[in-house]
Amino acid sequence: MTAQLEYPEVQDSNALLSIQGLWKVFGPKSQRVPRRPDLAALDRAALYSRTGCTAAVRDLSFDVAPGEVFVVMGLSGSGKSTLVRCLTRLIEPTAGSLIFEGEDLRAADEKRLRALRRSKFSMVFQHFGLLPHRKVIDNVSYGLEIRGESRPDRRRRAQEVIDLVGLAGNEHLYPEQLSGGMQQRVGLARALANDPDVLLFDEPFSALDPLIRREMQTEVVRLHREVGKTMVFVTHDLSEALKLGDRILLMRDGAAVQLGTGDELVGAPADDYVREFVRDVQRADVLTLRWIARAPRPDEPLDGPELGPDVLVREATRLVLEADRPVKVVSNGTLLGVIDDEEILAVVAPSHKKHV
Ligand SMILES: Nc1ncnc2c1ncn2[C@@H]1O[C@H](COP(=O)(O)OP(=O)(O)OP(=O)(O)O)[C@@H](O)[C@H]1O
Repeated sequence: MTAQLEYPEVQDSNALLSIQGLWKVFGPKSQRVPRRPDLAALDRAALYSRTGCTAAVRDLSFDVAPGEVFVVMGLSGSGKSTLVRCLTRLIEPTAGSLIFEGEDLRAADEKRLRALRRSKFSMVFQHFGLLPHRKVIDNVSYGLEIRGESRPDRRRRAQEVIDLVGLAGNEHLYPEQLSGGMQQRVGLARALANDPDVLLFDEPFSALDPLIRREMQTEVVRLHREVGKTMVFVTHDLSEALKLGDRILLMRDGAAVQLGTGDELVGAPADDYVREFVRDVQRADVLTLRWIARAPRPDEPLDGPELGPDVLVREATRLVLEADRPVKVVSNGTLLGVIDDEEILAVVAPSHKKHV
């Protein structure tokens, strides 16, 4: 048997979507930028002044697992929209590979790409993109019409997804008769109607009021639970990213700064940029006990209550503060560590820490 070498860069073969070394460079002779290490190494301003080019996506590699909600987050101009459009080649990547369900998307011709975009991917946009002269039900079934499905089939499917997104009773209204939140529900229903493998969201809730926005986020969490679709979700809003994302890719100037779960970004920021980004997060709502458990001291009693490592600090606070012994963090019968008032207060009330 050949020895198996472990390459940390080797990506998961079960990935639904696998991206390797992806670049999108805008500007003259853009192709040379990824190829030439001297140019590829330049920062944004230097690259622009030397070549007139902007690298909107810079050497990104990541996998998206089936059923995952993969969030792409970053400030305005960090390359999120360009990245999500490169995934289906709505924007043509400059370099790198895109493998979807084992198929090399960069080798696909225009016809195949159109078929894939129609059947495998659906996109939800910030400005809804609804057809103003079509009723809700006809907007939702539009993609099915293009696919050539029969009228009764289209109606049946459209009604199913209209019910699913909470739009029942509004089928015969026109988009302008709906609030922004309701219009985006139509956008969601339209995306779901095609029964795609991947839903791509480009800042879908940015134009909505904060309350409606939160409601729509909850709606996406519910839909994901019910339909289990893979989602790639672009946002510049950290709380949205933390609420929705199984994993979050934080981008800056086209490059990846950190890829991880929300609690990894908050608990172990890769650098000062990430630390600053997550600074105002309510840590107790994001961090789990595994992040704050410590080794027991030699004389400490180990007969306190037990909690699992994935319990949120917020949920554990009362129990820990009320217990007269350290709470044990236990996974599958193994003691991972203990937590006392001090660890809890360091997260929920950092300014009180010194008084404990
Ligand atoms: N067609 C284009 N030609 C030249 N530069 C472009 C083009 N499209 C995008 N860019 C540049 O690429 C960078 C990334 O843009 P992109 O729109 O992907 O960022 P973003 O993170 O989605 O920002 P926003 O949240 O504001 O939409 C920006 O500097 C932008 O100016």
